[in-house]
Amino acid sequence: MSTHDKGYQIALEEGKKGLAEGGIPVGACIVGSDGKILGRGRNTEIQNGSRIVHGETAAFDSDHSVPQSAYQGATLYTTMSCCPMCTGAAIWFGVKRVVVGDRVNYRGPQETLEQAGIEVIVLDTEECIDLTKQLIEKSPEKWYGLIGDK
Ligand SMILES: Nc1ccnc(=O)[nH]1
Repeated sequence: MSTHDKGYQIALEEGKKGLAEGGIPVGACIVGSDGKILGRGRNTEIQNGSRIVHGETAAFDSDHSVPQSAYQGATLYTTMSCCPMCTGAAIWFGVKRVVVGDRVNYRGPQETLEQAGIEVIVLDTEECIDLTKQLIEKSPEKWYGLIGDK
């Protein structure tokens, strides 16, 4: 699992789109156990006035032609450590692994994933960490209103 993975690249792309849209810059991508891309998405809390569309939940909900069973054993790539809600989604859909781009700006309940038997790989890459740093510099109120104070 590395920054060369297609899933990582797509998650990062989604995160960058989110930043360009003025949103919380978190992107995600789900890759099936056979390597197929099963979903992708980004946080649109600000763009759509949503409270629950995080990068990860957007990715799970992005392609309704994917049978729910396909998520079993999949890998979830996310540019940011999973929050409690998305930790629940990862457990619910049965992914086997979560690859995290940034655990520096936010750290969710990683142990809950691990206790559920999900492997967590933390990459802490400069580019994912920087996405959130850019948001905090430009619009601190967005970050502290939604995630930064959690
Ligand atoms: N891991 C995440 C934290 C906060 N918001 C998101 O969309 N994703």
